[in-house]
Amino acid sequence: MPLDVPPHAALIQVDGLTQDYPGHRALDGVGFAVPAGSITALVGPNGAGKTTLMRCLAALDPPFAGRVRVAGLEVSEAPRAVHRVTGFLQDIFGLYDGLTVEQGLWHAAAARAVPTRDIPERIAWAADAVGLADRFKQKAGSLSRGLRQRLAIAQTMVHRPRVLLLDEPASGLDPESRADLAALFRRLSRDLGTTLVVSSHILAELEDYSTHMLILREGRVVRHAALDASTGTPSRTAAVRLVLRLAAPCPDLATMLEGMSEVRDVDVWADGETVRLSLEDGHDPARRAALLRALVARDVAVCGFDLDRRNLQDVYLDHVRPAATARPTPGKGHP
Ligand SMILES: Nc1ncnc2c1ncn2[C@@H]1O[C@H](COP(=O)(O)OP(=O)(O)OP(=O)(O)O)[C@@H](O)[C@H]1O
Repeated sequence: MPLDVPPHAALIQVDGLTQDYPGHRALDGVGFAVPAGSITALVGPNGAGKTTLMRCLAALDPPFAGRVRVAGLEVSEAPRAVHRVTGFLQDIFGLYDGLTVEQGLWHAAAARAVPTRDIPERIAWAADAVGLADRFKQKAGSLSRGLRQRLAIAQTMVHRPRVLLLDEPASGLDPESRADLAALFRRLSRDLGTTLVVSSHILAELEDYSTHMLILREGRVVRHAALDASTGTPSRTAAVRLVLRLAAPCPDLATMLEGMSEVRDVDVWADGETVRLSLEDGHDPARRAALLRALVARDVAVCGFDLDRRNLQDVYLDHVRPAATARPTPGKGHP
């Protein structure tokens, strides 16, 4: 089976993945494709199936049903080959407390079949990447919680895997280390072309470096989208999302907006004074100015008009909150 996938193809391809625990279906027909070199934020409520999915991607648990391919390898047919091209940081990880940082990294590199002659350079690189170069001779058992986390990350990446799967990698890290970790992920993606899948409940952090988001809920994919590099929210072709504030409700506004060919996905909030919409080619300021002129010409009392700067957390909550409190009905008033 080939190790390489064609350029620009999906490095991870999942189809119809179903995974059961005794008496419980943790993943139910999950399917998605992850582009090479991307950083995917894997998010979802507690128990959504994130860890179960990562274990399947890491070829630790064979799928109950469906297919999982990583770097062109079928996980159920070639798990050991998948282990060589992936690095997996589990949410609860173990370290050999009696080994020094250097020994632990050496062991991890040798276990992942790094040639002996390359190991000194690799472990120096990995230790430096996580800021542990000055602790080479310190035993893992004497490291603080955050430093242990950093060592575990270094061990996960020491063989320079093509795919890095990280389950809650920032837990236990101080703010400076979290920022360093975000920078490291960006470097791995940019300089080495590493494909990363990162699970975390801290959405603001994921927003900092993720190129894609995958939302799981009750074992199913409820959203998988590329993120807009400027806003960190799902991108939609050339349209941008705008938010309008009105000084007074305008009863026919939804109908008026829906009649404009360049406007779609109109949401009017129940107060009648807040409106969200998508404007085709709205990245162009002239397009936005034209829409504002058209509204004012029709006597709509616009007192606020701006890009809708919803963040990753807003998008996430839209998809995981119970339906009754979720998104407004397009074009209709809602509670
Ligand atoms: N070994 C197991 N035996 C039985 N059920 C399990 C087992 N491991 C996980 N589950 C169940 O499968 C579902 C998915 O669990 P999983 O750990 O994948 O969720 P998660 O999204 O990673 O959650 P969290 O955000 O809390 O870490 C949960 O309902 C969980 O209780």
